[in-house]
Amino acid sequence: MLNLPTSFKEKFEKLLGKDEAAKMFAAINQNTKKAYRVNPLKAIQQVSYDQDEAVPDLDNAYYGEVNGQDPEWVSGTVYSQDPAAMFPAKIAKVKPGEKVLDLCAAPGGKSTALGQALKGEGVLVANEISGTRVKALRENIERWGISNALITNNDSETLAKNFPDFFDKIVVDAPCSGEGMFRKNPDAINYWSPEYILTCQSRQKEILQQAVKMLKPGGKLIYSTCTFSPEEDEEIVAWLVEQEGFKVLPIPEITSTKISHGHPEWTNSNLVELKETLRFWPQDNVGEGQFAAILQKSGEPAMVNEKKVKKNMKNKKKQHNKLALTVDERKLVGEVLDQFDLPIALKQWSKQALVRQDHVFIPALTDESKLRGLKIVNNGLELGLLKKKRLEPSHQLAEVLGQVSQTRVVDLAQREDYLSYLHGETVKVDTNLKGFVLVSYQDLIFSFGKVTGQKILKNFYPKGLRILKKN
Ligand SMILES: C[S@@+](CC[C@H](N)C(=O)[O-])C[C@H]1O[C@@H](n2cnc3c(N)ncnc32)[C@H](O)[C@@H]1O
Repeated sequence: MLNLPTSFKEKFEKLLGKDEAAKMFAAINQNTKKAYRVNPLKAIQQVSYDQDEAVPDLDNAYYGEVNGQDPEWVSGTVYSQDPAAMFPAKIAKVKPGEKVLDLCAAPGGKSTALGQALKGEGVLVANEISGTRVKALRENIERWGISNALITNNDSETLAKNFPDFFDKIVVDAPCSGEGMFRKNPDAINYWSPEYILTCQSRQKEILQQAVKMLKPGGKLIYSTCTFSPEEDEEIVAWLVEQEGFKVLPIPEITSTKISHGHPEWTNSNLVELKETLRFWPQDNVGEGQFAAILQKSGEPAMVNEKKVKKNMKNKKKQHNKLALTVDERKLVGEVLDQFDLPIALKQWSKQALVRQDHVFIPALTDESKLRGLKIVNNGLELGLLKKKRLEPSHQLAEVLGQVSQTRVVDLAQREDYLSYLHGETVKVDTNLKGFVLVSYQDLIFSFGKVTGQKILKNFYPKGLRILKKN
């Protein structure tokens, strides 16, 4: 039995009434409902898990548990995520070609979904303020095979300086008091206090003020939290409407899931449109607690300024010329890429690839004015590192090549070999292939490797991802 704070219980008994609050507290004491998404970007989407219970209203999402050592996870074929937390990215309705910002992005549950919806067109800027958490964000975006994300490690104020009126859509999945996570992470109970809720509220406003600057007029803001407190949910939406001139839009296309809505009467504003916002309570039995709202920034999208577009093109070209590959470098990259079937993201590589400090990459964003002063963790698709007379392909490239079926693959036959490879060891293989190959287990591509003349598969699984212990 979780020891919920007395003032938390009293608050929700007052807001919901004693009967509904009792249901909420009982649900918080039940087991969490785990779920996972299957990656539509990957050529092979087979998983060994049951798919008996789909998460209603979502594509490719199922209830069930995933282990971090399973080939499904390691190859980016599945992402384990709280089912309720899958909805904010769904309601964002991202379309290919859009410019999307995920401002509080780690570990990447929403970013992977937003990025996949872009289908390689447009750009996803995935930002995370924490230097440790941004690493997990990068790993997850790479595993998912997303090629057009700019991953940054900045505070929102710094980011806002570079992107005025830039994004079509911004997701702010805000740091919050995490009441919806009590049953998943009981530690959140220790942080909880009425004062902490107000601290979170002011941080949310600070972040949103910067998000507002980066959104185009007419652009859409998706605000979400995993907490129940009206101070961090309805009150924030009311503040966006009253102080920032936003309009609340109805939540689209949720027909089969039991959803609850926001409560205008829990705020001072009493704005009736707060009923359009989305709430999942633990007693709704979807997943953990979640709040989400879609809002539209006032104003019409600005007319395209032809002069500015031309100037940008010129700058891009200049930048491109400075970092363009030499003929020899292009040859080295071609020697690796020509051996594989290329997904759309790579078809134009010879025109798009740039090189900086021996790193060859296809940028998600080239405009220097957007990148200046930012901590860039990854810009687009890293193809590899130039070393003397060869290109050493990157791990991200392996994950992106997994978008189409490949023939230059060594499929590890035994689980023991698979675990040894994840552990960083070499493995003896039975193949006629030589040189760089993709490595798979149960047909799911998860790494590069290099086969020697003695049929030894040299290990190219990145050090930072290796497992410490085989079990
Ligand atoms: C709820 S989590 C995001 C979860 C993520 N969207 C997902 O779906 O996997 C909130 C994130 O905001 C980050 N954060 C905290 N303070 C922030 C700030 N001032 N600006 C931007 N992000 C912040 C936290 O480090 C945390 O990673």
